[in-house]
Amino acid sequence: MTGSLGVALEELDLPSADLGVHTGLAGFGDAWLTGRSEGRLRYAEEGGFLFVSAVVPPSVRYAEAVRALYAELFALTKRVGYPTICRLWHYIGRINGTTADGLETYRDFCVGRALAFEEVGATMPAASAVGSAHEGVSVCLLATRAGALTAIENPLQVPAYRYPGQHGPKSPSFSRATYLRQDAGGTLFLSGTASILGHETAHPGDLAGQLATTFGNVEAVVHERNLARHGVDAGFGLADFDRVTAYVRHADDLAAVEASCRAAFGAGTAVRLLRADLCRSDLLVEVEGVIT
Ligand SMILES: C=C(O[C@@H]1C=C(C(=O)O)C=C[C@H]1O)C(=O)O
Repeated sequence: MTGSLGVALEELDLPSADLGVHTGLAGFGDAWLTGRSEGRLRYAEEGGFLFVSAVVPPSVRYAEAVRALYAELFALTKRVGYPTICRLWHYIGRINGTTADGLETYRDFCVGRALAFEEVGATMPAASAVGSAHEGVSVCLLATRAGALTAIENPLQVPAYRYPGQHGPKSPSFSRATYLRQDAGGTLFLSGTASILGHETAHPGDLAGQLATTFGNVEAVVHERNLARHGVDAGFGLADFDRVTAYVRHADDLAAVEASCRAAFGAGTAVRLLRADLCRSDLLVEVEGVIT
């Protein structure tokens, strides 16, 4: 299924897709073609940023393989001199399926990632984790060598890394956004954001309600007062987004989500829609984006 403004995630040949779309930073497409490989890690450097991708092959369980991959990713970013991880993207086959141990695949993924973060004590970067028609787990990472990174939380939501145990054995390791301050200016990377208030899904089964709550969460994250609470001297609204990607569970909802995103974000915001399953089976839509 092709979204009216983009291609369905399952049609993207990640990670070789247009990486500039994912990072919101132009130029990775060409750099990627001349990128390097180190074992299962493929990476490219462009404009002071490092983009890495790797794939965990299909398995009946993922926790240990994800933990090990993350350990490799942390080691690579330090070794090649890009220690500041700004943003991660995860594309998980059968994300709402179950592992051989009866755990939802997404929750099993979260176990492995959390263990890797516990080992290194790294700042929680912005992230997204959505379903993919490709089996296995694809991970894309954006890191930089310069600048100050601030992890941002949303006053309307419990930090994901503090979700209670009802959402899985280990909570998801990500922040709601990261703000990167560099000499050239600031960049805000917004994590996948959905209709979750506190730690509960709001408006299950109601697309319009989920869209309204999602946009409200995005506004709360990027608002001047929230950024100031995190020591960031900046403030934004929905119209300030350079690009957003909306992940939509049901193909039949693509047109309605496109219309809502066009109404909510600015005329200058590039909107991309992808059909994808989401981290909770009761979520219908989620939005991520970049403000530069
Ligand atoms: C939508 C949510 O989580 C999703 C899962 C994420 C992950 O596990 O990395 C990050 C953002 C979203 O794609 C949420 O918990 O609010």
